[in-house]
Amino acid sequence: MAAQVVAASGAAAAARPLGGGSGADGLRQSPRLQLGACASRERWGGAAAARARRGSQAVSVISRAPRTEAEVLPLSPGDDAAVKEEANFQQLKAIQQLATAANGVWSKPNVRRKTKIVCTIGPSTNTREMIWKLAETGMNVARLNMSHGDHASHKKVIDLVKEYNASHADNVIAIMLDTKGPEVRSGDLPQPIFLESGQEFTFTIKRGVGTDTCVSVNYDDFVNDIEVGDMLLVDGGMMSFLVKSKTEDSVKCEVIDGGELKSRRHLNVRGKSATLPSITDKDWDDIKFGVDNQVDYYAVSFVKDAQVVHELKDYLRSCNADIHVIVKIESADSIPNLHSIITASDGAMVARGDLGAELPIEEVPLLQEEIIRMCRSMGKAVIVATNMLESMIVHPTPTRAEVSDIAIAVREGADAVMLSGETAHGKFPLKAVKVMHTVALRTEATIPDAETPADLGQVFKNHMSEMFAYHATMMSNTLRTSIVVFTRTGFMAILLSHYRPSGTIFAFTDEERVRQRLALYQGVCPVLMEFSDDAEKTFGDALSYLLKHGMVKDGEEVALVQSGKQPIWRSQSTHNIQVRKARRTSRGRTGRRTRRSVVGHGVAQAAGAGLGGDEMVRQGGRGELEEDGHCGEETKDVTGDDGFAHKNCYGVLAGSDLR
Ligand SMILES: Nc1ncnc2c1ncn2[C@@H]1O[C@H](COP(=O)(O)OP(=O)(O)OP(=O)(O)O)[C@@H](O)[C@H]1O
Ligand SMILES: CC(=O)C(=O)O
Repeated sequence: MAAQVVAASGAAAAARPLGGGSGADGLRQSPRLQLGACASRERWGGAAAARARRGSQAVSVISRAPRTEAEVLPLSPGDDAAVKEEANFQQLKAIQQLATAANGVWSKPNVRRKTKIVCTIGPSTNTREMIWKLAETGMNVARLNMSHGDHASHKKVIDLVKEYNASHADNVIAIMLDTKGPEVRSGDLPQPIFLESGQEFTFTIKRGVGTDTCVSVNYDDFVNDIEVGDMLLVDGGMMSFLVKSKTEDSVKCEVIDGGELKSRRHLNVRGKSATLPSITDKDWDDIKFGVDNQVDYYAVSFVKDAQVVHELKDYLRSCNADIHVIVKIESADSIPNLHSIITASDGAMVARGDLGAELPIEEVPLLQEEIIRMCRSMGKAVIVATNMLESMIVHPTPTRAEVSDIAIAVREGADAVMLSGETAHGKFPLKAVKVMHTVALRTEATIPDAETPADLGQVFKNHMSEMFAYHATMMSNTLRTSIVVFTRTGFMAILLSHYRPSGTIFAFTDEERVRQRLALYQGVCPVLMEFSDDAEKTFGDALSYLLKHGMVKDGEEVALVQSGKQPIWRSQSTHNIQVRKARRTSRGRTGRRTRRSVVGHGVAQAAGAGLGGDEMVRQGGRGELEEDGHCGEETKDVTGDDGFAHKNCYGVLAGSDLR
């Protein structure tokens, strides 16, 4: 099968055929791929290593997940799950109170996990029963590792996840396809061999060798890229080999750390990236599979520069595929290009396994912090991956260090934390998700609300939607409310997530694709809902939904945001923030409630009623807001300049588009 890839520039702009080799052979550098624009042509050489070292010195550090009934408190009386959840909550609360004298730790508006959980699906979890259980335990994103399995087995998982999503209005799982990338692996062995420290061992590019003293490598340039004195690592450092000499087709090594060598093991050279293109023939084939099956994300392995991201995005545009691109930072060569790579992408994964093999291991936590910081400052999603609960592959309980590792990623502000072998082939996949959920939830409860949300830099100053996301965050943090947002593209919900408000972001969308995608973002609870032409009806329906599902309590206030790139009901491009009280009424609809209202053009204005004007100005403030002095506590219908009646609104900030 052939398809066209539109390359970004230069010679590589020629159409690129897809398909072809898969499996280990997909790694062979075909002449076609060597011409591609996607590959940094750096060798596993000194220059790359030096750049990586420089990059890592410049680096400083930082990081966050799921859903469901399990996170929503309290639920409606009579609901068993709610009763259990309430009991759990009370227990946790009691533990917490015993453990610390600090006040207010549990005083968040919603005891709902914000940091999302990515689960790799493999032999332990690829059944309908296990996908359902993982979803109910806390999985938010299902990861398909294209290094393993075939298209038929991955399609089965995709179909199961979509079936789950279709049958669960109150929970959603995103699908992430992780490319194999230019992995360098040793070849097949008839049986595992045991290598002693100090003995000699040879790697060869000759095919089909697998003896006690020599094994094949699936990468033709292996010998060219490697130098005498290099340290070769197997499985990220489980075994290591010092390169002593090389011939035209073989590399002779001394075993430094011995052990059992099995078939098809991962090989890295410390400090160097392979000269292979980031997207191999097999990857293009898998990417097309992702387009055909409408996955939500690609996690692209071994990205070294931004060019490959542009090339993939051009291809996705050419086939009208709305799939977001997460770059995996795991290659030594990627470090000097971090800024441009992340700028080109929709998010990044700190792929600590290969990162800690290509670079000195002590750089990993520093890079984790730096990558999270960079993604946060640029408004991109960020995932921390690998070894998070490694011991739970075989044990039912984690090490304390693993628990701390999750807590650190959550505190650093990651959107998501990831499980690999723990859920793919581990003995305790559900326990691992539970531990991750509990640790994330507990850690989040101790993170103080930011007095001021992080500034997204220049962007903030230029765009109305950024300004409204900022002020909605300020307002919801101050009033301790959740945020309700309506979005057709996901843009406004993602923007709000980047400001990390302390309350949950309930993101209502009428697009299932958007609902699925938003499952990755920190603090976002996506909900699929038809939008009515009548904005007020839609707002009422949204609040009714939240009340019905126990996501807000009767009488609770929420901050409702109307902004974003494309107006839904915003006449004259007016943006606004309203504070509303969700009320159950005998008609089952949300009722009328006290209101404060203000609308305006050009600059945001605020009505201070009920909050006290000064406070409202301070919340929304930054000196541009004007108090209009409305102080009524009683319900009044007010028509704003966006043309609809703010019947249920209690406070409104509004502004028209400055763009
Ligand atoms: N779809 C799958 N089919 C079969 N096995 C899988 C699948 N996905 C993952 N696994 C198994 O789970 C293990 C851990 O998954 P992970 O995604 O961490 O793989 P990995 O990082 O490529 O690890 P490795 O380098 O050992 O292959 C894999 O090594 C593999 O044994
Ligand atoms: C996730 C992954 O690919 C790594 O940690 O290397």
